[in-house]
Amino acid sequence: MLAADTPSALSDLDTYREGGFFFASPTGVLVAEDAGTPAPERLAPGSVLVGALPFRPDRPARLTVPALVRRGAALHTVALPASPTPGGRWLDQRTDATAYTDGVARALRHMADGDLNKVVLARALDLTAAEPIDVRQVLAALAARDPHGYTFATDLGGSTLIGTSPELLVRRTGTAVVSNPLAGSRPRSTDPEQDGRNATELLVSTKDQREHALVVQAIADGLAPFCRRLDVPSTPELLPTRTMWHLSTRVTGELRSGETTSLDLASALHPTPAVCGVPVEAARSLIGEVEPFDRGYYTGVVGWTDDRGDGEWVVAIRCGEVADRTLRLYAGAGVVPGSTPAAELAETSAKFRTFLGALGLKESA
Ligand SMILES: C=C(O[C@H]1C=CC=C(C(=O)O)[C@@H]1O)C(=O)O
Repeated sequence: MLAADTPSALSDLDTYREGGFFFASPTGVLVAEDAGTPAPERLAPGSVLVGALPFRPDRPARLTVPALVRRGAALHTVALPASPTPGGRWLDQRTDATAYTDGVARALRHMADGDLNKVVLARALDLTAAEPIDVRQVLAALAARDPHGYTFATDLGGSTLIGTSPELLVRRTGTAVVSNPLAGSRPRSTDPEQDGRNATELLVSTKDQREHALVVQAIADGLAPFCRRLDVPSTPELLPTRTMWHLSTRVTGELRSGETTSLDLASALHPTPAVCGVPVEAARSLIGEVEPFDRGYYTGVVGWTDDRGDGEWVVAIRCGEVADRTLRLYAGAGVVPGSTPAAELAETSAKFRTFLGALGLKESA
């Protein structure tokens, strides 16, 4: 059931409890205090389905219908505390950079053989804290650093997926549909001139344009059967986050049928080549062979759908999984012909900074 709108985002953040669900988007905040009951076939009037889909289709979805859902104002429209940094000491940081560059080199050989056009390869970074990690504090820090992003926390049963994604997989409002695929990246720089050069370099890079175009094509192909009108801009724009520049294309459409829910659309689009690759099966199998960890819900989908079918689902990136004193962060980069292992490694290090910065950790990964 839905509760009345709450007046401030601070109180929305305050109502989140570990084990529940939090989702902030540029259009509003949705908080569920308990994990709820498993998702039924059809939602009762006034109820909302929340949760996450995994990266791999053979893993279980974690979707529930909470007893009570609160909705509040978008974080960028209200006063938030200035970037609070979660307390606590971090004891350990581990990642395997060589395994990653070896994996990229292997992907490039597959591309040279003509088996693959694109694959997104990821790294995990394991952090251990001296005390149990305060998920609410981490969530508040992520939200305060990027009030325009999609900040989320969702229960995985014994752990929490938490992050701040820049990438909207799909939003449905009535028959209006929006998807905002991102692919192609450069780091932000604190030096304004360097920052501008990074942005320009990204915009004119043919390698990044190709990497981006594959995602836009997959989104257009995935939405087309559901839409009577689809508008796909022919050239990408730059989208800045606090830590990264991305190539971005905002795809809009109008559904043929009001029966198609936002979760139907998210399921049809997932996994896009922003997280998996082209062809999908070849990319997914290379990811399974090369990455020395299970992605779980990283590069899955997180969001909500209401009883009318409206909702928002984002690509689960710039995120990590918290369990007690451990936090596993993930970052991936799209590999296409023209990629180099060193540049993709550097890109994943830059992406880790989104989360590390919120924790007050400056170390490069
Ligand atoms: C897979 C990730 O980012 C994706 C989304 C935007 C840009 C990407 C890129 O340029 O490679 C990735 O496809 C990640 O952040 O872990």
